[in-house]
Amino acid sequence: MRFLDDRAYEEVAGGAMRINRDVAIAQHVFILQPYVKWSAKRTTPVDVTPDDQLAEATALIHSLPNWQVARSLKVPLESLERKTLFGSGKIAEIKELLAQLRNERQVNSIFVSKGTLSFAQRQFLEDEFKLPVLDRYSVVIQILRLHATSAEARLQVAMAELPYIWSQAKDASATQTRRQGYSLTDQQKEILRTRERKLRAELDDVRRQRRLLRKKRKQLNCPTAAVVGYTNAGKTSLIKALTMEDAMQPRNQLFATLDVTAHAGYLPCNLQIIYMDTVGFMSDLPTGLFECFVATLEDAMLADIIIHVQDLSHPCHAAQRAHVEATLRSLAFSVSQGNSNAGELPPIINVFNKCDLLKPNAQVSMLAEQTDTAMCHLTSARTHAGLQTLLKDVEQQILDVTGRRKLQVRVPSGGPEMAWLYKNAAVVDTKADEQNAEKILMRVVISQCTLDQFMREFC
Ligand SMILES: Nc1nc2c(ncn2[C@@H]2O[C@H](COP(=O)(O)OP(=O)(O)OP(=O)(O)O)[C@@H](O)[C@H]2O)c(=O)[nH]1
Ligand SMILES: [Mg+2]
Repeated sequence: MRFLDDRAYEEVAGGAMRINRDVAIAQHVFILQPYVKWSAKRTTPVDVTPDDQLAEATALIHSLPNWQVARSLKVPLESLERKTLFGSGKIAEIKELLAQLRNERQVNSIFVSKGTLSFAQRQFLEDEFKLPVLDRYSVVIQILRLHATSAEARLQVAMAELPYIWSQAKDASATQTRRQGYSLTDQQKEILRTRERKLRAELDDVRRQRRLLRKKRKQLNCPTAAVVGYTNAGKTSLIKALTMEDAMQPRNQLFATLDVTAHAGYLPCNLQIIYMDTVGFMSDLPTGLFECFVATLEDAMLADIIIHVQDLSHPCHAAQRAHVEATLRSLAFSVSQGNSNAGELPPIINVFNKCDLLKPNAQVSMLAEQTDTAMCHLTSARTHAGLQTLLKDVEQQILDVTGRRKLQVRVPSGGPEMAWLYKNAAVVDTKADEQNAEKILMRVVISQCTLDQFMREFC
């Protein structure tokens, strides 16, 4: 893994992405939020307003320590593809604002909140504004670099950087590169190729281990629920509330969780369940970025059920939900290719979280809107509202999907049958048998296969 810290690579990457490893340096960012005025050319859903987009851009900047928003501006455009991005009048207006800002306080970079800027767009804007210009890709990469702690997450982030660097270099035409000085030398290209080869080999290794772990989990026969959703919806918080696992750390930052981690909890019937915490989704992420994390979501696709956590207090929660659902469907398809159940998703339980932030009558109308959805729950990971009913639903789904049943069995009190059931099934409760003092009534949750084993052993 030492190859990840490679100075020669950092130079190439820094040139393309305008970022460096030293995120501790304070940044005062001027956010420009371009949006397309006419609906025909819009790529964002109609219920996502430019203000919503700007709020997300601001949240991205605030996810980096020491990064502050010096000023922000929404810029209506006819299209996002123009070579200069903005018209000359707008450029002049922004320059004026920048001059004012420089007088009042610091500003040392510009964040154009668009998936990726072409090489030409970025060069043009940097020449005009005389400041480094970042796009969403480079800001998200910066956050991911900071939040990636496990080996797998670090490898994935490193991998996510490469397509961007290549695309920037490809964008740069021969005349531009001569004039503006950005092109990859053969040596730099070799640095990128070698890094990619090493990353692929390491990631293959990590994924082999992940598959092994998954197999082991399956052998343990413990039911699993994958917790998925948009970034900052409250996935980690919900799992923490359901498992009482103190070590988990929810954070008010985008892309706080970058690893798929497993957390054990208990259902009301005492059956153990594993919750898988996953990487959050975000719309308008350039291709190449999210794909690198898709492999970690494979586990989610193979879980017994999916819990889709949504931030009900977010103005764009409906668009976020549609985005997550569409991505899940396409993921399910790619994961199960070649299988007979191609494209089939595990049952999904919708969780409308952060309901504590809504007024009670707003909650009711929100829920009424969702009547088409069979399984949905209003919850608050903060106040724990709605968690008991959610758990009951999770239990029901798990029992259905995994073919487990609740049964009452009469066994000798203190006998080997009792010990066997405690070891191999989930014991809901026990009570004395009023008709026979030597027997005990046990309510258990058990799969058909375990029940068959029990019968073979004791009947
Ligand atoms: N008011 C309120 N805040 C919540 C609730 N659930 C989570 N939060 C807050 O929302 C923020 C994000 O929570 P996380 O649990 O880290 O969200 P996440 O979905 O895991 O986010 P990523 O890991 O970035 O994908 C934190 O500041 C939480 O304290 C809730 O029910 N009510
Ligand atoms: Mg999280």
